[in-house]
Parts: sequence; C-alpha cells; structure tokens
Amino acid sequence: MAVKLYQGHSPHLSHAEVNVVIDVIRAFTFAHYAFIQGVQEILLAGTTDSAFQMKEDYPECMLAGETNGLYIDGFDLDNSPVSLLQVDLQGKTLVQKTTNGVKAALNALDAKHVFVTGFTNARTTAEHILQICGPDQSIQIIASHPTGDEDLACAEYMKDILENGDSGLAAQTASRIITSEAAHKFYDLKRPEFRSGDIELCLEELHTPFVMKVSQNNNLPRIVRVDL
Ligand SMILES: O=C(O)[C@H](CS(=O)(=O)O)OP(=O)(O)O
Ligand SMILES: [Mg+2]
Repeated sequence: MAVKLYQGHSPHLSHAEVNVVIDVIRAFTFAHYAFIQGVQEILLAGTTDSAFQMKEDYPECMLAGETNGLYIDGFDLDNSPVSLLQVDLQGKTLVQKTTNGVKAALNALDAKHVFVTGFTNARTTAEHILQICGPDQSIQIIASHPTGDEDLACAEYMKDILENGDSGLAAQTASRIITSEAAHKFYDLKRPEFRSGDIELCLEELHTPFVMKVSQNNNLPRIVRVDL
C-alpha cells in the first residue's frame, strides 16, 4: 500500500484510490461531533460568500465556520466542537467554511474515495481504508494546516496504522497536537473566544462506528456519514 503524505491547502496531488484530509484543530473534529449530534450532511464552502450563497439556495441549512478561528457574523455556529455538545442537529444540513480543512478538502476531490478526519476518528478511518483498499492501491494523506504540526502528526499516525496494521503513536500524536502552534491560543487567558475544551475534544479518540466521506453529488461536495 503506497501511502504518501502532503501538507497545505492545495498540494500537487496525483489521482489516487484514496485521499484523506486531516484537520485536527478544529474543522473535522467539529464535523465528527456534528455527526454525533445527528447532522445529515455538511456542505463544504471555500469562502464566506459561497457559504451565504448556499444559504440562499438552501434556506433550511445552518452556516458553521470561522475566519481566523472566530465566529462569522450571520452564521448559526462557529467552528467549536464544544459548542455542539448542547445542540441537537438531528436531520440538519450544515454548510461549513473554515481556514484550512475545508479548503484542503475542496482541493483533494480527485480520488475514488475522499475521507476527512481529525484525531478523534483517525484510527477508525485508517482501519476502514485497510478494509477497502488492496496492497497496490495509492493513498494520499493531506495534513491541511500549511505549517502546523497537529495535522502532520495525525497524518503520520494514520500512515503508521496503514503500513503496520497498528500504531503505538497515539500518545505521541496527542502530545504533538497539544503543543502545536494552533493549540496555544486556546490556553491563552487573554483570548477567551478560544476555549481549551475544544482542544480536549480534539485530543480524544472516539470509537464511533462511522467514517466521514466526501460525496460529490451534483457538483456540491459534502461530507456524509458512512456507517461501518
Ligand atoms: O478554526 C480553527 O481552529 C482553525 C482556524 S486557525 O487556523 O486556528 O486560525 O481553522 P481550521 O480550518 O479548523 O484549521
Ligand atoms: Mg486546523
């Protein structure tokens, strides 16, 4: 199984059997918790304007996301997984717009299967890929933060599972996440808009029986839940 790692919003990718886009802090941890809270699907928006356009086209949907990590005026939700714990999203459609993960996912659609995950669903996603891929198939893992270590650590963790069947890197990966540059602001008391609880959720591997796959129906990329 050929597993290659990339970093950034738009690395030069070949066509592959599988692309996995990683965003630990916080886009795809947020998405994971949204599915746990019952969301139906998550449309991917590359810009704030396109998110508002989707809201016009689909008035029932809810807008979620951030600019520079902060809530966007006119959105229903920000990009905080903690904020979702009290929200019932049963049957809802979200539109998600974020700085790194969503952009990288929109640039990684040229593959037979496209998955997204944070650390919370990384092992489940890697084990699913082992089930669906043969030994000669190509897998590309994209760490979406252009310079951060959190997504790269998670990508290396998944690569280890894919190549060695298991990984003893979970604790080391969690340590790299919590000490990453992107995590610092969540522990800065001068920045109350960032909650340390978000990082705690980003660090906890969950054992939920589904993966998050990007479907490209009618040219509108969306994350859907695939039950295992
Ligand atoms: O919302 C987030 O945590 C980040 C914003 S920043 O890179 O930390 O400023 O966006 P994401 O697309 O989830 O990495
Ligand atoms: Mg991130």
